[in-house]
Amino acid sequence: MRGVERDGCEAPGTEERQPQRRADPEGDATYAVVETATENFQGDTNTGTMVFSTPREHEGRSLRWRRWADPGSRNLPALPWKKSCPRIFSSEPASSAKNNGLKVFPVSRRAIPNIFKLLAAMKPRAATFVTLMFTAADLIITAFLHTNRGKSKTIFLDQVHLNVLSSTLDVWGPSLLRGLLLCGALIGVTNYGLLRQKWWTTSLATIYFVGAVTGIYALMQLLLQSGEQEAEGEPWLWSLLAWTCVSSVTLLSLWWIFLVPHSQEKGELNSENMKAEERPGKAASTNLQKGQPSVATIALLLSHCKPDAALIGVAFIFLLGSTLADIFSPYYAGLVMDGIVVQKSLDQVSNSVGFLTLFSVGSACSAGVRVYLFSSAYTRLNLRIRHLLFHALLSQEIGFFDEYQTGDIISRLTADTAKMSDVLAGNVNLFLRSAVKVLGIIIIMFSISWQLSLVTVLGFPIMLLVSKAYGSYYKKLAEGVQDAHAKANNIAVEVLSAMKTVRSFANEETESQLYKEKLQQVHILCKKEATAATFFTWSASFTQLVLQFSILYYGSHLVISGQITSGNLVSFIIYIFLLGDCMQDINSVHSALMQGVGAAEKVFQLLERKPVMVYEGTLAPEHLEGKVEFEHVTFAYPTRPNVHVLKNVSFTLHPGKVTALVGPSGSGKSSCVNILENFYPLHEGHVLLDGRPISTYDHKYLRKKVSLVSQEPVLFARSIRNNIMYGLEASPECAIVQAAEKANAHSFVSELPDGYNTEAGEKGAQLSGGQKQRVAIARALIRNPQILILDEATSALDAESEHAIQRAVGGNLQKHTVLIVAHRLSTVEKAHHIIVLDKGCVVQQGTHKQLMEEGGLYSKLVQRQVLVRDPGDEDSIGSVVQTSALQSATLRKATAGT
Ligand SMILES: Nc1ncnc2c1ncn2[C@@H]1O[C@H](COP(=O)(O)OP(=O)(O)OP(=O)(O)O)[C@@H](O)[C@H]1O
Repeated sequence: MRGVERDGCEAPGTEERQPQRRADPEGDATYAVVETATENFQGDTNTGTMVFSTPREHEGRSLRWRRWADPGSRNLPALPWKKSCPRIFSSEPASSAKNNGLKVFPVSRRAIPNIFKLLAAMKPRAATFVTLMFTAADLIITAFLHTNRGKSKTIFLDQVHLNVLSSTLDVWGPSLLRGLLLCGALIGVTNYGLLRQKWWTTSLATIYFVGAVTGIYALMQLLLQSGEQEAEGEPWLWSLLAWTCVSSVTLLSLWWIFLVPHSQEKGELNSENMKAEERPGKAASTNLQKGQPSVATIALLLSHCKPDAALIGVAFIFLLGSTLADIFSPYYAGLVMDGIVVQKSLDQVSNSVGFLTLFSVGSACSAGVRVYLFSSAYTRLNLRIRHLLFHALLSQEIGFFDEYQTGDIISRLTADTAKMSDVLAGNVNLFLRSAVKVLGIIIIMFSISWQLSLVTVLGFPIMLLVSKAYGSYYKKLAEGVQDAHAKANNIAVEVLSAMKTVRSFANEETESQLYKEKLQQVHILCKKEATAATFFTWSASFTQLVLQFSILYYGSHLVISGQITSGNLVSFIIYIFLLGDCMQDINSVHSALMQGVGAAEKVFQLLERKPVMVYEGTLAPEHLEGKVEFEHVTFAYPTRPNVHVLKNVSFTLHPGKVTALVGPSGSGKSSCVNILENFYPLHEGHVLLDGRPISTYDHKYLRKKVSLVSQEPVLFARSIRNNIMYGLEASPECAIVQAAEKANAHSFVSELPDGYNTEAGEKGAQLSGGQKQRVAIARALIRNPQILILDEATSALDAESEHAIQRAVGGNLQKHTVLIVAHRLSTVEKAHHIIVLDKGCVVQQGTHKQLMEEGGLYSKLVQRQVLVRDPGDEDSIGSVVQTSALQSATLRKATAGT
């Protein structure tokens, strides 16, 4: 199904029936429920189109229109109105909606077979009819089949001589129970409308349980009666068994049909989620949404194993070898037993012992090779996924890094990828082995005794139910634990990377406490996990115990009645224990896999995330003038899509000229730089480089031509040389030195013990603020960029260094475009052109002199900067001592100007 969004308008080309007006159950507004004619619908019958609308004005009142278009069903009942999602549903196909300028987006919905749709549309009256008919048919057919078995003639006699092997009443019981459950479902649907999500899960679990119990009961009867049933009664017995199965399946189907609209609601919810994702600036859709089924995640994971398919294939052959050897061992143990007790033949005993030894040795050898091969395959998988994830992270737009915390990302990259492959390495191996064993064991068990095997199989549905319930609960908890870990990580990363700030505010205790609180949240969730595991172990062990007792009791009966040998029973019992172990392994694998799947889902969400901004430009002209034009640029950061930090900004940067951007803090100067660097997508307007949109230039070409020295330059924990030539494949020593000289860095670097080989430390921590800035400037200058952007790049420099850099910028780079963002007037006043920004708008442009003469914000800024150095304010004096000379010069000029 596809959805389209449009404000306040109806879908064209659709017919309407008479609206049926109702009072809004949740508020004072009235609304209309309109059914849509379906004749106009084109396209797949399992797809439809939704047109959303905001509340509309109609006859002077606020009306909310709601239209449900479901091809094939005209009379769908009105869904409960939700204030939060005013919408119109229409039958307009997605393609025509697109042509009409509507926004189209996919809405996932399970395809519903038409027969089910028809039944779903019939409720509740028809559902009552169907339920009553089904219950009556169930009771009549059960009674008919049972009385025809020839053992009981009347219900009255049945009750008088109640016997579990023959009475009608005990087979009526499950039928009545089925009927009652369906009636309960009807009452729920009629009284409360659509069933809610939590009811759906609980109800389905109950129904599955009842279905399993009635099925088991019928099978038990068959087993108990199979030895004693008269020949002519058997077809009726088998029919009764078949009918019980059919009615159990019908029960499940009917229940599901009653809940079909629930899946439509799910579709609505999905569409809302999608709608939310479509918000401007919101992260692009990911192929994997949260809560995607584990099977899909495992399939995705397996698809990443393809490069190691050969390795895994060989490992699987060894797995089969060791497992088959394991499977046959108990069989030969039984033969040894028969050789001793029944045949009393030493030959049979020695043969069987020989095979037993052969299988055991084969199993041990294959197991060793299998473990090695699987481990190497999963180590390779881990490294591959890590690299892919890192690569995917690097291709994300800058807005992504504004939105997500580094700790979270690191958690995905390290802990989650490790958990994913560790859990898989240990558990997929175990799971495959156990699954193959279970299959083999079941085949052998059926070949030993089908009756005993049926008794064993009876316990499976219950075990599966328990494990399913536990699995989904555990998966939810595992996700929670990982989230809690990531939150704790965030705190640790943030605090440890800002240790100086923490120390200077003496906030160690508080941070430590905060981290402890986050760890406690992890602990609470882990406790819940442990409690769930305890209950699961109890229920699994109890079911197993009951099963083992039943096997022993029934097996002894079969041996005594001569249907199997004592050796068979011994083998069977060993197989039961083996099966129990395998089931336990599978269950432990299941919960561990859920953890791995939880981690994998998070990793894949990042891995599959499509960046909002893709660098697809290809332009790479040999000659670049370097003229930059901002044309009516309006911009908001993706994290705050509704706050426009630049509004209709237009200005030009000319080649060979130095342009300065000034303005109060938060006026949008750095935002202009970010846009010029093509870091964020624009909302409106264009940024042109030599007359062409900047986004059409090749990403690498642009980075060579446009160099940025940012407000807080970040150096990498590498040598100064490597930092200067960062991003360049190779640079001659003289170019490095030349760039360092221009940036006034050469003298201090030469004085360091290791010169250009000196390590800069993490984020340049082993250098002073000014030294860091100079290395960063050298890093920009070495590229000889056509456009140089200095965003407060000299704020930490002394007057002498700044002057040297200005000389380099103003002298050697005369043919280049230079954009300077600065607060310091000494930096700005020499610029050829000054652009003044205020609250995201350009308020003034001109030279220093022109702007001072003009008055306005610029001259106020100049005066304020001079006044802030009030001689009476000692702190201010202290903070500006290094620039006082320049400021007094500015003051003189400013006064002269005004
Ligand atoms: N990554 C971001 N996400 C959301 N909002 C942001 C982001 N960066 C900046 N802003 C907001 O955008 C506005 C303009 O910020 P910008 O950094 O461009 O101002 P500025 O003029 O460079 O300020 P300063 O002189 O203090 O550096 C501010 O209100 C700021 O809060």
